[in-house]
Amino acid sequence: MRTIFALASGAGRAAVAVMRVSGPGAGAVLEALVGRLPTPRMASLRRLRHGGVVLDQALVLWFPGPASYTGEDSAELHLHGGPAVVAAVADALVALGMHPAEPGEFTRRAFLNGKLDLTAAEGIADLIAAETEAQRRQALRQAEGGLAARHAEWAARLTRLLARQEAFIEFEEEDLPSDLDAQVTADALALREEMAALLAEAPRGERLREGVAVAILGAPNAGKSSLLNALAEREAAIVSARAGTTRDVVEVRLELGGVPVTLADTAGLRETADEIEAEGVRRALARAEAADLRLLAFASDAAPDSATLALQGPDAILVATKADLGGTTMMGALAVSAHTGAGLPALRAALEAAVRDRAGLSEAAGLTRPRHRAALGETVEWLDRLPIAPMPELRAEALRGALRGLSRLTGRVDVEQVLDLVFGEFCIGK
Ligand SMILES: Nc1nc2c(c(=O)[nH]1)N(C=O)[C@@H](CNc1ccc(C(=O)N[C@@H](CCC(=O)O)C(=O)O)cc1)CN2
Ligand SMILES: Nc1nc2c(ncn2[C@@H]2O[C@H](COP(=O)(O)OP(=O)(O)OP(=O)(O)O)[C@@H](O)[C@H]2O)c(=O)[nH]1
Repeated sequence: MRTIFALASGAGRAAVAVMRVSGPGAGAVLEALVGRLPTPRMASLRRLRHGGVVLDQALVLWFPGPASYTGEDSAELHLHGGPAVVAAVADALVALGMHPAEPGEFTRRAFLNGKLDLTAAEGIADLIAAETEAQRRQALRQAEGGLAARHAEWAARLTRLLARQEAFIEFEEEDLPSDLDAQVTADALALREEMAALLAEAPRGERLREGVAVAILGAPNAGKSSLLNALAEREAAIVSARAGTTRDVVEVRLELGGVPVTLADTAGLRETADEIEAEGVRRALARAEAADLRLLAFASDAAPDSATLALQGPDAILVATKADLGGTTMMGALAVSAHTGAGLPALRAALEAAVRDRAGLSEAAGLTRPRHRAALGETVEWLDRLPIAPMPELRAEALRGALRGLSRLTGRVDVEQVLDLVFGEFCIGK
């Protein structure tokens, strides 16, 4: 096993830079740099020396395995954060036989050493990427094993059910309760319901992780770009009196009620001979299709156009733009003026409520990635076969399939091991 190192803190100048080292050579390399090893897990101030040169005065930490983040012998060097200090220490580490780490390699090693499961590792990646408060909470819950705990409990229950089903097959002639077989199916279906409930919430967790997609749609000159700029509070999109100004999709990132939002301005919807504008309209309609929410803009001084009206639906919020021009406001539309700011707070509040409604803000650990949905979906599909499986052998097969689906989620394929454990407790006539 290689001993790896990487700068754990960001690149560039900083007050302090943290260099992490992990692997079997970590202790020897730390000794080579600082002399005798410091007390485990205690910060010590030491001079780092290499090739007769003092590289820095640093706080160093020694984490003998397995009580470390990776589970391996590890060390941390808290350096002065100048680029030359970091470069000199990196050169010394290479000279001492260390290898620069691949992206995610520390956490990969933690996973391989059983420190965390795949969902917790994903949670750590999400925690590092989290931009909003709600994302931080969701990621931390997952990094701390919220999902892993739920799946471990399900896996344990499935394993017990499988053991009972296998026992029914093995010991059919002996005096087992005659309804054991039916009871297994009933218990498994109860488990299936719990899984289906988590699965139903999955899109909300995924939206919080990725951001809710909102598209602004409307006729040319309806005031879409002005609306985007007003909501973003900056001049992100070009505003002009000429119809057909916006061609490509213009995106801004916002935070509404702790949820990240990607707000997209699109080309005005109309029939056009201009090839570039027509491509813009195609892109606008594709965005409308892909968006979680649609803001449909209708200018107060113009008749509602049919192309925009056609996009109405439960995920649409109607906005009557240019409210300062008077005119009639469409039924159910929020009147807004990007010029005076009138109606903007009400629109922002309506949008925030709709966004929060679509993103997972519950305190319980939920699914956050399509990968989770696929694995748990597979598990549920196996359990769906139970009541229609004609033979006990096929029911056992379905339970094994379900366990495999769950293990795909956590990345731990230890079905056989758990089975042994459970069979060990099972002493039917043996
Ligand atoms: N300086 C520093 N700060 C950091 C980290 C780090 O590696 N170094 N972390 C890195 O991401 C996070 C903290 N996560 C950590 C998780 C586990 C262990 C650890 O040593 N675990 C041992 C001992 C546990 C104990 O004593 O309670 C273990 O699991 O066996 C360390 C940090 C955030 N802050
Ligand atoms: N009076 C008034 N005029 C507005 C308002 N919002 C936008 N306008 C004007 O309407 C015209 C079109 O605005 P844009 O925001 O570029 O409209 P758009 O829908 O993005 O237009 P396209 O890119 O052509 O699809 C500009 O002249 C704006 O100044 C408003 O709230 N009040």
